[in-house]
Amino acid sequence: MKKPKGKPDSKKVRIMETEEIELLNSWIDSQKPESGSNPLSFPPLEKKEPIGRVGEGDNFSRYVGAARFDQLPISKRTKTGLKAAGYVKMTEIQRASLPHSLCWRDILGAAKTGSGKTLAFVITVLEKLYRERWGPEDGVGSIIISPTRELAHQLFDVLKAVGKQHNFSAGLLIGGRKDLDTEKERVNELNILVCTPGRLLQHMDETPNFDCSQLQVLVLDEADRILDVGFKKALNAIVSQLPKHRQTLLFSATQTKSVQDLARLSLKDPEYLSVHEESVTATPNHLQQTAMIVPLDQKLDMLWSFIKAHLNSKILVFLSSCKQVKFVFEAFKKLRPGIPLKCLHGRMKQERRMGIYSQFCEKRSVLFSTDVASRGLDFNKAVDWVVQVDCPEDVASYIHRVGRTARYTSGGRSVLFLMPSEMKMLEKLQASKVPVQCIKANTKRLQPVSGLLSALLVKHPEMQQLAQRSFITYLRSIHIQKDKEVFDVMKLSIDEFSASLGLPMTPKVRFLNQKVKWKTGPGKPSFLETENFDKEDASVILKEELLTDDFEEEKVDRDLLQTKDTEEEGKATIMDGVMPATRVLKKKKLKINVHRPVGSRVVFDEEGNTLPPLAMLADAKSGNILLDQDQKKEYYKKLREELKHADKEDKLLDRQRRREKRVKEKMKRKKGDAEDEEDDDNLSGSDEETLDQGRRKRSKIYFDNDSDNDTDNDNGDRKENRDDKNSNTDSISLGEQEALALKLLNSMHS
Ligand SMILES: Nc1ncnc2c1ncn2[C@@H]1O[C@H](COP(=O)(O)OP(=O)(O)OP(=O)(O)O)[C@@H](O)[C@H]1O
Repeated sequence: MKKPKGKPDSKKVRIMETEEIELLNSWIDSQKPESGSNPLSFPPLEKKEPIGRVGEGDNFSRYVGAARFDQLPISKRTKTGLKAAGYVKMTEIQRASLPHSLCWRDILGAAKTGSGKTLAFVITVLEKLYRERWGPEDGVGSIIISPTRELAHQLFDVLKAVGKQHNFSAGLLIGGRKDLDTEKERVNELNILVCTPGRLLQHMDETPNFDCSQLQVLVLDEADRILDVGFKKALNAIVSQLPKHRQTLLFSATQTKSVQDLARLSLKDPEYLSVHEESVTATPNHLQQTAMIVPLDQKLDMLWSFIKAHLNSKILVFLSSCKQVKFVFEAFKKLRPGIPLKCLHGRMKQERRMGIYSQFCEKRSVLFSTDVASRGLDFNKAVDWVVQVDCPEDVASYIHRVGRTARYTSGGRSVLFLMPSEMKMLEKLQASKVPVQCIKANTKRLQPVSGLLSALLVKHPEMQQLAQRSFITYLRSIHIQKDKEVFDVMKLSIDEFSASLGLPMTPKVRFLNQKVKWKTGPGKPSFLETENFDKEDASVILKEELLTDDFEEEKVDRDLLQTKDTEEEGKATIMDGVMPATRVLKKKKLKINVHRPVGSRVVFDEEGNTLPPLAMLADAKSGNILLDQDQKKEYYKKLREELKHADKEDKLLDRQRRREKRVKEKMKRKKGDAEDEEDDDNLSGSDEETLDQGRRKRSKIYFDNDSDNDTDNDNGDRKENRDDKNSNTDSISLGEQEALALKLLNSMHS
């Protein structure tokens, strides 16, 4: 059967491809750069220089120093894809890395944000598989790992565009997608996987026959991020499943130089290509960077004023936690600044996240975000401003955040709000070749928003909770920062901060424990007073509480959750000694002690079991019985009885004492009566009457007192008191009374 006209014969195509591959291999082999050389130091190739085979035999053109993609020894298919996507000239990182990576060397590539690192590895991946004649039946040939879903999506788009002419099957494997089962069915047919670490690991654990044993190229984009502690265990588990014989490409604007990291990945004599190392600045040249001193309680005023002054811009705002993003977004949305507002954070559903990301690519608006948007993202139409309301955790984080603007050849501006206590960050940035200019805020143009927020919180009570949580998570985020030179929670004026969010009262800061007292005074700045404050302790508490929140987030965001402290993950149990193929890490405890009532103190016994409050005190007496409900009841019953007995004993003794006293008085009186009779003749009638009354009165008090006591007693006591009265009326002797009391006591104890 004849093939339809226009479509080349597949056999012919195969032959042409084979010839092309042979030529490419020979070309690369004959012209490959010296290992360790920097292709940028070669003079750029002239436009009109011959490309490929030059004359007869195995003479090929030089490709080290190529300035355009079409001067490279790459396939026609890739060249066509590049041209169609508008890529003609190479950027520096592309010129430096491609000559090495095309001869299958491992690469450690570092270049400023927005400088085109993506193409550097995408081209290598496509060429490797092409030259290896990779087909659908060969399975997974390349894995590209990204730290976030949005970035994975973006990389996938670039791969699709540039690899359009190739026949490879590629898949995007990211968390939060519902079609996991379909993914599982198809993943083994895919040649190129673009994924986040969590989802890849999930497939390695759960997908039957998932096979990466033939892997040719492994790429880590934002490599320093993927290699840091947050992804450590996941990455170790992934790498343990991959063949050692492969090409590995690591790219980032802030590259790792840790030998340990490289050892984990078994890199073989990697080429370290840091193209902007000699550059005067570590950030893009077209980026204008400023910093402003903004006290904590004025941050929202400043942000609000900034937004109102830039209503025609595309602004990316970074805050340090999801809760802050939520609060500021919801509050500002209700206040209608006059520009569309959006928010992006790890707790959002995946579809919404992608929707927001795409919308922000298209329109002028303000996007409030956590660091989920700080790395790699290339928002289609340039971002005009990056505003860092909260200070980034370190210089690398700053570089990635501001790198969302001024990409490739476009310009951009950034502003960093620094609290007076965070000024050290400015020094650190300047020492790391980040040219930030510190400017004074124009307070005259400041539009205070805290009053509006207070009114808003009254009108929308649900906003109060958001504000409170925003307040607390911010303090937590400061408290757990490693760099104590920059971040000091003790220096924050929390009452003012709370008021600036519109809160009527300063929320309790539980995570700081009672060991820390917040202190404010009129005219004085607020500060934290420490009382035996152990920072280590507090940070442990804090970390746990923070993890609690983060793991809620993790449920939604499997990838993000792994960016958090994975030391906890190490505590994961391996059920019955059975471990999934790669799973070094188990799902973390989602909540820490969720049943603990707020503000209660948790006591642990020696084996780590939690005990009810004050149980330790009771436990000293009772052994371990408080842990058993039945034994506990029995124990309390016995205690009640013992107390009842003790009560009776006390009353009897008291009565006994009073009786002795009465008898003494009686004796005294009798003696006195005799003397009185002697004096009677000398007294007036009235006096006699008084004395007689007094005598009667005394005797009355004597009995009334006893009966008064009886009213407080139970029935049994009353009977005893009746006997007692009788005995008194019978005027028994003191000795007899004592004997009687003793008898009663003994009978009670028996
Ligand atoms: N050779 C090129 N010609 C024209 N545009 C390019 C070229 N290479 C990259 N770009 C464009 O430059 C922008 C930044 O590229 P890319 O996202 O690869 O940067 P990056 O170095 O990976 O940045 P980051 O460090 O932030 O991840 C993109 O819009 C991309 O399309």
